[in-house]
Amino acid sequence: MSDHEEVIKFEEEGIRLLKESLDKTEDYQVPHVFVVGGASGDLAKKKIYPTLWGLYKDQLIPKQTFFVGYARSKFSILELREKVEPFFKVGPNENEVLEEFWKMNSYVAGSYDKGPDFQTLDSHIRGLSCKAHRIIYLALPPTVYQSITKNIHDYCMAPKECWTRIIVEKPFGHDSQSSAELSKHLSGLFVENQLYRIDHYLGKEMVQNLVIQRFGNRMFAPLWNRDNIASVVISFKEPFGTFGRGGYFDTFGIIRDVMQNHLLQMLSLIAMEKPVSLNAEDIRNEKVKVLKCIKPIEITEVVLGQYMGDPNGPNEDSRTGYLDDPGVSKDSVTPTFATAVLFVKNERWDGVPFILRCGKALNERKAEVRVQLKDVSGDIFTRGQLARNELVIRVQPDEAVYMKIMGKKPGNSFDCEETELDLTYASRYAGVKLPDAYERLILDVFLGSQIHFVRSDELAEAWRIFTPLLHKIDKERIKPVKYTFGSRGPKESDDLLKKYNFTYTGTYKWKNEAKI
Ligand SMILES: NC(=O)C1=CN([C@@H]2O[C@H](COP(=O)(O)OP(=O)(O)OC[C@H]3O[C@@H](n4cnc5c(N)ncnc54)[C@H](OP(=O)(O)O)[C@@H]3O)[C@@H](O)[C@H]2O)C=CC1
Ligand SMILES: O=C1O[C@H](COP(=O)(O)O)[C@@H](O)[C@H](O)[C@H]1O
Repeated sequence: MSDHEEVIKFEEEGIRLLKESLDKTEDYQVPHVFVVGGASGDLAKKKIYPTLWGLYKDQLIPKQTFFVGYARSKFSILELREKVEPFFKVGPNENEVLEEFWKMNSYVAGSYDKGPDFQTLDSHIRGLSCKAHRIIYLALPPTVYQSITKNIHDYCMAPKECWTRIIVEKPFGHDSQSSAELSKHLSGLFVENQLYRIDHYLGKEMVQNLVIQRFGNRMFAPLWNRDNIASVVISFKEPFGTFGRGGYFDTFGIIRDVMQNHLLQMLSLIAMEKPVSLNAEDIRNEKVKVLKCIKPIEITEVVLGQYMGDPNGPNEDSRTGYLDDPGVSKDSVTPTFATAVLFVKNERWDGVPFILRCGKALNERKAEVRVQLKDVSGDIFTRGQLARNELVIRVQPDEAVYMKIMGKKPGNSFDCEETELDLTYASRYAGVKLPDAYERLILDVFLGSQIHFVRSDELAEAWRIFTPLLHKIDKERIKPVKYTFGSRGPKESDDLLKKYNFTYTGTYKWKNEAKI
């Protein structure tokens, strides 16, 4: 059997075992209805429908799952299909199952704020199955959350013997107050275990791996503290700007878009104490605890940036600055880049800077966690030969965990050399398909697992840390530093990293296996 065939067999076996256990789940014997609120929109088209198709064809959701699109625009199911199917991955032998999938789909047009429209939706659902569990995905702008959730609660809940789960997309408010208002509204309608607040970074393979790496290995635990760790840098970089989304982005900025949620979620998984168990509440309790130890961020510990077009850029996008976007006002001070330093004031982490860095229109696509260890004490080698150890967890692209270490330069000399212990997923797990984040998270909702969803108190803590800073930026219209499209971002960000104990030597060279 070739390596490739073996991988496929391994994967098929994995899916078979998962399916077997799902088939035995009591809930899976009951019909389900999955409502896509905002079915006509971009998220539904690019993420939700393709995910539902993926789960359906892999038979990971109950056989009797009906999919109902709901939005204001009038669509026939054929029109919806034409719109969303180009985003599906359909294998050569999957046409029959694709037809079956579409037979399970229907569409209802209606408003988000009128009760009778939800009565119509409810009778449509009852027509499909009068005793079905219901999952309702709000792939909608936050402006309609309050009205749609009220109408769902009043007119569209599953019958008593079945459950209803609501999936809410970010943004969950834009500061502490608005988020608290939304939480209060939702908690007046639903109990916490009906609410699934999605942060799709929690569905990524390497983010989920953090808990296993930290608590499933003896070797990291003794190092994981202020005695050994100099700084932790959590980065998110995108090589494209906001063009086309400028109008939306301008009201949020990069801190609300990425840092307050995705990066802070990663921070809490890196910094939290060991949970009592893998139970969702135990994990979320630890995440909340660690967030409670973080003081609101000071503006002096922040660098803000905004990209400008590169006149010599290779394409139009890169020649277009943020302020050239027609959706963005010409004097906008919205940051498209930010670096912020946070401190977790507890026994484990006191004094260790956690540096969150994120930006659009940069030189590469990358999300990673970089744990830099302190210098070796009592250095016996030639001064300056030793570089700091680093543990890098690369979330995307090309998932990897690597540890930068010092080793003997092979040969007759006794020189030190920077090298690595390298777990590259593409070679260790060659050919293994890593499920998309949405696929894992939506499957979790079917299974009722809230481990990878954000609890309301976690959200309140996240906003507490960022709100004073965001208000100051908004009120004082703090000017971001300009940086060029396709660069690494403002130099001031590197200066901040240096100030907060991240040492960059530029001496590490990775010998890519493929090139040897
Ligand atoms: N398994 C794998 O796939 C492995 C891949 N590699 C690859 O090797 C390459 C080098 O490895 P890497 O770990 O990045 O090591 P480097 O030492 O080259 O970079 C370390 C960090 O320094 C940042 N940096 C770069 N320039 C500066 C600067 N002037 N001041 C401050 N910080 C700076 C980089 O990020 P930024 O530019 O974002 O600021 C990066 O976060 C990478 O492309 C990596 O992906 C390495 C090992 C294993
Ligand atoms: O939530 C968001 O995330 C995306 C990046 O997601 P990724 O899975 O592609 O890394 C980002 O582009 C977007 O601005 C933000 O709202």
